[in-house]
Amino acid sequence: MPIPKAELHLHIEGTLEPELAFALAARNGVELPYADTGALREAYRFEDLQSFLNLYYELMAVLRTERDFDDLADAYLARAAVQGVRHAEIFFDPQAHMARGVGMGTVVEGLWRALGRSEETHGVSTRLIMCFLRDESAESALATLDAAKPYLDRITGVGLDSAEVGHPPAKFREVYEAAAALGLRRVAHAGEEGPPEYIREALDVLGVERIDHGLRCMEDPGLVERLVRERVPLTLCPLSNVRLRTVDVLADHPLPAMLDAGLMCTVNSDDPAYFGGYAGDNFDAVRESLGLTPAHLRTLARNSFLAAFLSDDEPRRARYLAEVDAHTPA
Ligand code: HPA
Ligand SMILES: [Zn+2]
Repeated sequence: MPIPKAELHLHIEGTLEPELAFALAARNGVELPYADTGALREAYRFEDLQSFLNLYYELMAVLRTERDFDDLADAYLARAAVQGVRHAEIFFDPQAHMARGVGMGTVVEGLWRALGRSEETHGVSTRLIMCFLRDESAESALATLDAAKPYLDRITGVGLDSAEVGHPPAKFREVYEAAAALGLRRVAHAGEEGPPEYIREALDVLGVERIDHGLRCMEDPGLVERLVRERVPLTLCPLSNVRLRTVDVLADHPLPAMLDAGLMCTVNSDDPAYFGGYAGDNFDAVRESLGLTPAHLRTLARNSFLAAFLSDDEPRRARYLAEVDAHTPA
């Protein structure tokens, strides 16, 4: 049995496996510029974040109906469950769909079909986090928040993703203030490719409760000290960092140093269909390549539940933490 864990950094569009992409393309009459799944997998060689994002946005063309989003999320939840995920906080990118004429309602209701039955079918509890694309304008983010208003009972929080460098968190001050006023939780990608300063800004200007990635905090000892002191959770994605060449090889990943520094690290999959593994695969990879001990893995698993947006259901959080404590490594 894999160790129980929460997944806190997962883009649902990044769970689109080539087989499902081709099946949805056929169902919706969408032509993909790849001969077959093998040719598509060949394209999964990335230089950096942008080269990945180009393919990520291109393949979304196959997602058109509520049923497509249901199928996508259901396939992810099934895979996650097998790898020990008990709770998943799932990002989605509405602007990327609305730009293609697919409405907010189609996306949210479609995802909700799968999320709403996930506990029963997969034993996985879920939350939905709506991300703003930081390479789009602040006005577009505000319009997106407005479009989400009929669906706020299904959305727990907001996040910030897409191309980081040149798009500092402060650009989105207004929309984060509006989101906070609506009672939404706040997270943001920062310090994946962008500088440590973006992490400070996400905390100070956007008021985020977790930092997605946050890897580059290690360049700034004062920032590390603050993140430790304030127990700010970092949602790290080790296999993503290797595939997007933020680190050269997994053996060079700073996760052990980050744990030693006392940072509240979690391990997540980001875009598992593209980066070579789901949450459990990321746990396995860091255990093997970084020599993490069972105690380290237990800390990572406990952190994931402590950092989860479960304050509306503390008994559940307590149950999940007890499952971690009761888990015996294989
Ligand atoms: O890893 C990522 N970083 C930023 N934006 C993203 N959107 C999907 N995946 C990512
Ligand atoms: Zn991400």
